[in-house]
Amino acid sequence: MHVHHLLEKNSIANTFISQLRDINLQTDRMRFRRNIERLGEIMGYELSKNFNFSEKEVQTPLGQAKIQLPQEELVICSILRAGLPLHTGLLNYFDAADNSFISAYRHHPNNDEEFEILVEYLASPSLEGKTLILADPMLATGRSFVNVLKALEKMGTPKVIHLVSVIGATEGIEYLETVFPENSHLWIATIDEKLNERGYIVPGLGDAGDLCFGSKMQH
Ligand SMILES: O=P(O)(O)OC[C@H]1O[C@H](OP(=O)(O)OP(=O)(O)O)[C@H](O)[C@@H]1O
Ligand SMILES: O=c1cc[nH]c(=O)[nH]1
Ligand SMILES: [Mg+2]
Repeated sequence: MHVHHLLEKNSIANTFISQLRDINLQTDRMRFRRNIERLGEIMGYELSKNFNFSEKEVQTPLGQAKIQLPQEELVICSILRAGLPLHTGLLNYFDAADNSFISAYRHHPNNDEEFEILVEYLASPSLEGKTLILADPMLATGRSFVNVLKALEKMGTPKVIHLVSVIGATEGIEYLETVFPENSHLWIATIDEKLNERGYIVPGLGDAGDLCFGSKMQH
């Protein structure tokens, strides 16, 4: 897996990450969602540099212009809930992409610390030979991405997978490297060192799904 770390180079993306993390700003839900969306746009732009391109001609009012255009058959798959604003950001640039939606959530049957990841909902076109973009803003243990990969197997084998995430923990990234095909790419805005005993990224930003959409009842 090739890891592309966006904040390795300073840019305006730092401002968006800072606002996502800031306890005094992240309560503004619209700004929180929009910052994730903006990072989806930036990472979509960055990952598009890896596409295959072929030359086309465009008729202008004054003549013909040659231009290299992307050849990829794209499917954007986001992991519900928190993947939704990232999905919107990617779709803002890849407007003709096909789309998949899959759910994955942490279920705590016994106590706060132990959890299983439940995948219950999947709506997807065939992924056979496609360029698959898997989007989820938080990469903590990596178990959601891995369970989703398994659930998607029945939809066909993608040509290449681009994982897009905002904050990743080192441990989760190392786990993904053992499971995802070698030619996969991870586009991650920033990387944190630690997970706490509840599997939350530290310093992270808290619960991205709740910050986007409000808290949910355990059931
Ligand atoms: O790498 P992992 O350890 O699997 O953790 C990351 C996952 O946890 C969160 O989802 P959550 O279960 O909170 O669902 P939500 O999006 O509905 O809030 C987050 O949005 C990721 O999907
Ligand atoms: O830190 C974390 C870990 C999982 N899910 C989140 O939203 N945040
Ligand atoms: Mg959550």
